[in-house]
Amino acid sequence: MPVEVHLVDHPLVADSLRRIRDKETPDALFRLNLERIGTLLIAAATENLPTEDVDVETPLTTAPAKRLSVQPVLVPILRAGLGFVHAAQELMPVADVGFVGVARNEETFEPHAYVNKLPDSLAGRPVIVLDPMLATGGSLAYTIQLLLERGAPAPITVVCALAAPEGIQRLADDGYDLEIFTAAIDDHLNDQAFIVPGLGDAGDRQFGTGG
Ligand SMILES: O=P(O)(O)OC[C@H]1O[C@H](OP(=O)(O)OP(=O)(O)O)[C@H](O)[C@@H]1O
Ligand SMILES: O=c1cc[nH]c(=O)[nH]1
Ligand SMILES: [Mg+2]
Repeated sequence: MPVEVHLVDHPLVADSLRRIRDKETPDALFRLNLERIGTLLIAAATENLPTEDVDVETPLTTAPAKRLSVQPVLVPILRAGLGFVHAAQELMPVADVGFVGVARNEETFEPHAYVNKLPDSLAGRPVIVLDPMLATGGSLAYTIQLLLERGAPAPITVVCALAAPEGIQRLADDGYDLEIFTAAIDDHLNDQAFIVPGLGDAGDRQFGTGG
């Protein structure tokens, strides 16, 4: 059961990544550039969604066309994952959105769950998890477990802006079947389990420190 990591190497992703890493970037610009990264990563992550052939009437004639033959489920991990929701809904207006709220304990780094609002069954639905930061992998592993309990088909797609090698390794060791799309694999986690070089706290930089 592999974890496959797709590093999305695109000049516009790289340019926005510079913006969100920069500690001088104000919150509004941070949100804008995070969303831009989301759009480009989600486009890459949905390249293989299934379609069916249909005909469409143009003003001139009938043309062969395609339509999405599945209804994806988007799962942002609160809070930081909210930063990718608008981008994902713009690209997939038919998608449903389920919510998982997880906050890391600042001392143990273990995930503390406070929201679980998912469709009862995810069987047959492509599931795309949205969370800008994959650090220890604890929050994602907790979320994946909830999704598997509801029958999410493998592989589950994950979209993040930054991933730490430690988190990727942990998810692989846990045996999950994941396709992770990320703008960067950073160097390491520091002793506070923050990604280095990273961008700081993605939730705080979008929403302030009230979370
Ligand atoms: O891989 P992990 O070690 O679990 O860390 C990653 C998690 O940490 C951040 O959330 P945080 O707990 O800061 O909550 P927030 O989004 O509300 O700020 C981030 O958005 C991830 O969900
Ligand atoms: O570097 C990190 C690690 C976890 N969560 C964040 O927001 N940033
Ligand atoms: Mg946070």
